[in-house]
Formats: sequence, structure tokens, C-alpha cells
Amino acid sequence: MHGSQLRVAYQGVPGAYSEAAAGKAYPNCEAIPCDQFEVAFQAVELWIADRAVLPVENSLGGSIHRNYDLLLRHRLHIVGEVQLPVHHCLLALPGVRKEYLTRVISHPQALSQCEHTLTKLGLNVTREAVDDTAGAAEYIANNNLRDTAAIASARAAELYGLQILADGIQDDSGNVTRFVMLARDPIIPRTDRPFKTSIVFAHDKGTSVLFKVLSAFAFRNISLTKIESRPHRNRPIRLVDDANVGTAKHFEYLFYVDFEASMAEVRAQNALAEVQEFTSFLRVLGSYPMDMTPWSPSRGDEHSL
Ligand SMILES: O=C(O)C(=O)C[C@]1(C(=O)O)C=C[C@@H](O)C=C1
Repeated sequence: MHGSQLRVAYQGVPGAYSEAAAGKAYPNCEAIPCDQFEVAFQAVELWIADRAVLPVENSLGGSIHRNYDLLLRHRLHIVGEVQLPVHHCLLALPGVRKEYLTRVISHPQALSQCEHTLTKLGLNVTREAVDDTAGAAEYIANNNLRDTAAIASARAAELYGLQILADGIQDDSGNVTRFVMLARDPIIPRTDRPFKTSIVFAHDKGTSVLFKVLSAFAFRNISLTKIESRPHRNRPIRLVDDANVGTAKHFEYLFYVDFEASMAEVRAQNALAEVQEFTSFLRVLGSYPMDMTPWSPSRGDEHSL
């Protein structure tokens, strides 16, 4: 898909990593900046955009839990994924030296991906979370802040006229964020290339239920690539009475599972039919082509100051 006709909503301002992810998934698309992820979802629901791009996990920071919750609250379908190498820079106004800095601002994920490097660089700064990385760079430029640096991309430095004080400050040079692409309609799953399927379920009461659900995949040689549990917001706690010792309070979860198969495959259809027997709720979030682009980690850790 070359994407030249597509309008793709992302959270952040130009220079954000989500914008780069939109461009990787749909080269030549029109990327539409949105204040919040919720707004990006609404843009698709209201036909203002054709796709939304949503970061779901990072190789250093882990799962972006709020976005898993959003997937469930809305009825959009996952139609693709991209894995984007994330190469962070420390940005400040031209002429600012690291000794002047009292504060570093960025998206919380970016701050956590650079935590150790910031300490190693010997900066005596407070860390403050803002909505997105490029927005942090824009804020410094608009307010002429000479005591504050942003963690953002080299493209954000260029767009907002900042200098790069340090390059490659992520704690691991292979830092990657995985994004999913969302649309109003699902795509038709195929079998001529590797597909991944994402589901969410709540399991029923009973013994070894989670084990039984997962074995539906194991018996069919379907690999799970990810499992994530989140609180079941409608029913967060289940009380289990034991006449002798009182009442146990079990937490209830929603489980998000990604597996390596297409819903066009009979083994995936059979696995889900079996899973349904043990679950009180089951939804297929999408069946979509896996990102198979060759691995190219971002440049090494050259954080000079
Ligand atoms: O703030 C940005 O630039 C984003 O695109 C968001 C985001 C995220 O939510 O994880 C995306 C990729 C990086 O992991 C850091 C931040």
C-alpha cells in the first residue's frame, strides 16, 4: 500500500515518532496531527482520517497500557503494524550548554527509554512528562527556554530550530517501538504472507482456564508473540468464599494476546472456536500482515555533550 491517498491520524505534532510510523506504514500519506490518542481514534470514527497510528509497546519501556484500554473502548480494527527504531536526541536552544540545564521534558515513554543515559551524562535536572516528544521541542522553542532540554528526534530539532546536545541517548541502541494501524473496517486476512492476529478475552470461572485457553494455540503449533493482562474495569474483583477461612478477593483481568497466524487459516479459526468455550468475552482486534522489514537498529550510542 503506497498510501498516497490516505489520511493518517497520529498523536503529537510534526516530528513525533508516531508521524514517522505513519510514514513507514503508508509512504506519501497525509499525516494528521492530533492532541490526544482519543482524538486520533475519533478522527477515524468521524471519517476525518482513514487510519490512526497507535504506539502499543516499546522494547525498553514495555507496553503502553493506556493504549490497550483505548483499543477496547473503541470499535476500530487493527489492519497493520510497524516496528520503528527510535533514536532519541537531547535538544536545546542554540548556544545552550548542558551546565545551564535544570529540566528535561518529553513523553513519559521517551523519558523512561533514556533514564540511565541521562544519569550517566551527569545532568543535574528534573524530568517532566509532556504529551509528545516533538511537542516538547516545540514548547522550548516557542517559549525561548534556555534552562530546559527536550528528548526528541533529530527531525524535531530541524523543525523547531534546536541544536542536538547529545545523539543516541536511548538506553539501548536497538530501541524499537511497535505501532498498530487502525481502520473503520477490518482487512480480509490472507495466507500468502505472514500474518499476526490480536485478540482480547476475559476467561470464565473454573480451574486452569487460562491454561486451557493458551493450550488451544499450543496444540495447533500457533506461536503467541505477546500476552498482556489489564484490569477488567467492569468487574475488577471476584469474591471467592471459603467457609473456613473467609473471603478471597481475586483480581479479574482482560488478556490481550497476539499470535502468529492469519484468521484465514483453519487452525486459527479452530483455536478461537475452542477459546470461546472457556471465555466470557472474546473479541478479535484484527488479523494483519506482520512487519517483516529487515532489522536496522538506530545508530550507536554516540552521546557526546
Ligand atoms: O511522543 C512521540 O513522539 C510519540 O510518537 C509517542 C511515543 C510513545 O507513545 O511511545 C512513540 C514512540 C517512542 O517510544 C516515544 C513516544
